[in-house]
Amino acid sequence: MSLQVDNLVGGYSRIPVLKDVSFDVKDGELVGLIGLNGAGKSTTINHVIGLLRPFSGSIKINGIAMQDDIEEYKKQIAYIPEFPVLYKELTLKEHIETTIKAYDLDEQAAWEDANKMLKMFRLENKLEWFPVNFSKGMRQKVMILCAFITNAKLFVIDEPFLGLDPVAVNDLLNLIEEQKKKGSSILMSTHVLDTAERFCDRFVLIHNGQIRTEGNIEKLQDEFGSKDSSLNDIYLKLAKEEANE
Ligand SMILES: Nc1ncnc2c1ncn2[C@@H]1O[C@H](COP(=O)(O)OP(=O)(O)OP(=O)(O)O)[C@@H](O)[C@H]1O
Repeated sequence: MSLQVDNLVGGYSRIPVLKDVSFDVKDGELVGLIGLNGAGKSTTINHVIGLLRPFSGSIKINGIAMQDDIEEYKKQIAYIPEFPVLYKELTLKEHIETTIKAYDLDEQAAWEDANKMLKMFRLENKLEWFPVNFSKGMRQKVMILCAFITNAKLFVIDEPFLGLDPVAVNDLLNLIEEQKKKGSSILMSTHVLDTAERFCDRFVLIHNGQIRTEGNIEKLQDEFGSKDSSLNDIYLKLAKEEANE
């Protein structure tokens, strides 16, 4: 079991945003974290990556909680934020070197992976460039590359599809697929429901800081729609029901 979240109560101040949130992401699984604006997706992610401390409940990655061993816990995670955060004084090459050091990676193997991705993302001639010279999509690609050279067990990806061109989206989905085959787990939040429906193994639907439901598309269709309902149909139906309550 890769990621196990149990009865998580948490948020930013004393009033909890997340109220008793429990879900898991198994080995080799891509789970979509889906919810309206303000539902609690980023807050959940901030707890999983260790930026926020739970008020109560627990978060474990392969049985290790952050309070057991913070370094070991964090090494198991590669995080790709919605808005890329790069070091403005470091070149692309130095970003890769920093990741290799931080995750204690085998240099040769990591550079082999990096070179493949540099070529795929058409960044191979830009190793000496600084972030200021990159477009938003290029910055996102640097973050994706740095995440996917690690040997993380859990990839946490916050809304990856909005700034990437269709070729890059396809490349990212291929990288995710490769990691799944290696047994890594991926938790991904997104509003792009048609892509999520095609690629996620399972969905966790969050609403007002609580898990509304979880399951694969067949389970959600059984519970909330018909066998032809798309994830988008199901989501809109649930959102309308909540609004009428
Ligand atoms: N830094 C913060 N301090 C206090 N409250 C916050 C902070 N960030 C988010 N919140 C609150 O937490 C709740 C959940 O927000 P969160 O960012 O987790 O939503 P989200 O599902 O990621 O939304 P979106 O789809 O808009 O990104 C909201 O009510 C929001 O106002």
